[in-house]
Amino acid sequence: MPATASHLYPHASSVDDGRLSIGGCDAADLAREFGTPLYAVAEDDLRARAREFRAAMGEGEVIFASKAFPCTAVLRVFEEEGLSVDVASGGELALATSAGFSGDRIILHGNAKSARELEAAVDAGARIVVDNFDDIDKLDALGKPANVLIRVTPGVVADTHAAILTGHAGSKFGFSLAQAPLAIERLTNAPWADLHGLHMHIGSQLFDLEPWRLAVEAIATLGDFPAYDLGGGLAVAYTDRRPPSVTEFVGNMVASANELLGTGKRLSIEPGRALTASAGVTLYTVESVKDVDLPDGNVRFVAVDGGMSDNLRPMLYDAPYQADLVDRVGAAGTPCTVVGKHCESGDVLIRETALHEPKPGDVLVTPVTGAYVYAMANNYNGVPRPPVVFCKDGEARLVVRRETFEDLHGRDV
Ligand SMILES: Cc1ncc(COP(=O)(O)O)c(C=O)c1O
Ligand SMILES: N[C@@H](CCCC[NH3+])C(=O)O
Repeated sequence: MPATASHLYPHASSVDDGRLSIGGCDAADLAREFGTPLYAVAEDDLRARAREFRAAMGEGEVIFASKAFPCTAVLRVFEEEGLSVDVASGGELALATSAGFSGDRIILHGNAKSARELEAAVDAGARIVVDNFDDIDKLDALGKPANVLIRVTPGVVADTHAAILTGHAGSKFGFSLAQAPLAIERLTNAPWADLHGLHMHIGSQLFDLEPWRLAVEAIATLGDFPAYDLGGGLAVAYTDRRPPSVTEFVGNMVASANELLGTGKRLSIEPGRALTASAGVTLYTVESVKDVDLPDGNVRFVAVDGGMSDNLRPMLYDAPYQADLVDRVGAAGTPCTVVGKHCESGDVLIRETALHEPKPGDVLVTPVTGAYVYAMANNYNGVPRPPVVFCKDGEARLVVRRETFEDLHGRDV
């Protein structure tokens, strides 16, 4: 069986005589120095992706959806690269502010914003994406000048996992096309509101722009606005299925927006996954290898020192991952099931991947874990969350430390 395809690894990575390096840092050395599980990020890939998006958007704004990788070091890189940031809670707002984003480059989302979150965002000078009539009531009560956009649910179904669809009729996000005119009227007449335009986001991990185009057609019926935030969603490759390039995808978005909404608009997009996913890998140590004989064949469980506490995506979305052993990349392997250490049979990171004679002590890598992985990590079974290490030009820099056992009970009173 072939080993993991090289297109899944960061651009700033290499394999020399079967040994993997990330950002010039030998992966086995990273595991030794920082321990495992470990999130290793090729900083150059983050910057390169940010530049690709900015070039493709031209005059338009690129807003990083911080939920994809909400840590200070990642936010600082994107702040330096001239991106704006989308935050979905008071916590993400605080993180963005402390990472150095000025208010005019912050956009607050959310279908259940509290009055406090709204006030903090307004005070910071952030734009507010108004999601529902309760948002309007809360901002009315606050009465402070606010820049707002209206989130519209265009009623289209994108081709992605149901859990990450957001623009269909029946979505919990935004105003329906029927409700939007009343929201527009209320915000146009509210003395505190400066209504810039409309926002839409139809879902995540999108390969195809056709449903998105239908969504733009739908919001175009709501009137003519100076600004449109067209959402994120560009897919990344987790398998052999490859998405369009940033240049192609964003180029098509801009062309469609110009055609359907008119030229001269202030356009924004909100990528998360496509900015960070392929920059990151996770390193694990293999702890046990178990062969189980079943009537329809043998299953080899390769159990690692992490699992659903550091990557929930396989459990939530059946997300497919692949793996390699960091010192035998490219070596022909046999089918293995990679499982975690948690007390759940569903703690399966990879149903089937080919590994070359895995044994305890080996360091195993799963690529494409730079988006929605660190973000959704948890402490199930008392497992401390892994550190994040930036790798660049052969230098490894710890940017988030590993949690300690003390951290696990640090909030207990
Ligand atoms: C409002 C909003 N904007 C942007 C994004 C980023 O999406 P993606 O990471 O797929 O680019 C999301 C997540 O789906 C979102 O909910
Ligand atoms: N957490 C999801 C993406 C959510 C998108 C946010 N609206 C994933 O890992 O695919």
